[in-house]
Amino acid sequence: MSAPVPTSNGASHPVEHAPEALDEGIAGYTSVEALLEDNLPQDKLEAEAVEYGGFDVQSYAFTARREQLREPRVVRLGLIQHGIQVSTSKPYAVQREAIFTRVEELVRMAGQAGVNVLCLQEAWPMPFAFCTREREWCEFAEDAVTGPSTALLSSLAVQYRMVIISPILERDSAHADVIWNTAVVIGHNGNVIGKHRKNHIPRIPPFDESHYYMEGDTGHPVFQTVYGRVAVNICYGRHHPLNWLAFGLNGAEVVFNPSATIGALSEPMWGVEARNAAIANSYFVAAINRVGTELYPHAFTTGVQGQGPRQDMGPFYGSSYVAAPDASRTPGLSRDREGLLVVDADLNLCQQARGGLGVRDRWGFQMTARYPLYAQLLGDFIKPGYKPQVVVDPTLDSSASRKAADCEKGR
Ligand SMILES: NC(=O)NCCC(=O)O
Repeated sequence: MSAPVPTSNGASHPVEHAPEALDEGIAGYTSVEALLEDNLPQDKLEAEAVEYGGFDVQSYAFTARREQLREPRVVRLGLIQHGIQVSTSKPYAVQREAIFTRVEELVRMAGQAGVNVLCLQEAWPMPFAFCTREREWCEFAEDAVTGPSTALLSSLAVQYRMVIISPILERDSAHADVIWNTAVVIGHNGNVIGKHRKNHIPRIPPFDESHYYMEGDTGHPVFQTVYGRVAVNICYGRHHPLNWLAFGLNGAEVVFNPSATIGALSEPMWGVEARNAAIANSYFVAAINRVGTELYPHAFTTGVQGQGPRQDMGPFYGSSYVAAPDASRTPGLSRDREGLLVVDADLNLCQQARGGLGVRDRWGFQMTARYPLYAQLLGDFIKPGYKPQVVVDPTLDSSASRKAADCEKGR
């Protein structure tokens, strides 16, 4: 399963793991930032990116401790970030064909690199034009099983024995042609294993996706594939810790987060959320974002305060990366160039971080999780008449204590 990944120097780059020893300082540096500045200059990171046919290929490897009773379970993950290929004013068939051609090139590169499980970005076969609120873009919606993107990727999945996660705009013809934001999971035999529909839909400017589709109705499925158990948390779902938790409770070992997001809104959170989810849930997270600025044919109002009508949302910032359960992560792909990230992940690391029953099982987050406590709280919270558990400082002046008491009574 672990053929060498083609890189400039023929080797994949090992990822630094969290230190195991007691704190021995940080090599004389006063902060992590100072250490990084001196030791990870930008030109070194860029030197690791190899360019093939106008896109970057980067590769890394997460290792786990060698166990006595289990063999390593190394799975090669692939993440693809790309842009639209031609003007959004061109006929839809031309736009889609151009994206298909480019993505096929990238998928073939992943196949040749020996990728086992590959994931594309959110709504990959189309411009992310939901911000326009124009109905015409619905034409890109397609059937999850018989649609053109599944046909293309199924044939590539068989050829490279690859599991491919394909996030698309789905039209459900069996249910009155309703549209969903869906990830189709295609098995290594080219079969559709199943699909997951986006659970949390942004109702925020400038995304406004709720004009097109509702919150998903597929729960938190985990797909048992030949390479391991995978799940998909689509874009805005990454802001919801319980969404991440649910995939973990169902046994996910790798959760993919195909996204379409812009710098002005989310870039400060990008490096934190997927990484935190990987730590808290003891699984790998692969976060993928598209690149480039998409100019739509007609100006639209974004709802962003102070912003007049415009034809774009600002650039999607790429930066796709993988985070591991031991708090390590890969560097990200470029902010503005298309790319393929290839990452070897030993899935034994999930259990090594999880558990809590032996010296190898390091953190025991699941064992110490107190699920009944939270189940009780959530069960109470969703009922009308819920009283927040607030204890008022009796020394507060009367107006403050009246306010707190009102709040407690739900007034
Ligand atoms: N596609 C999507 O859900 N975008 C919302 C913005 C974000 O979550 O960063």
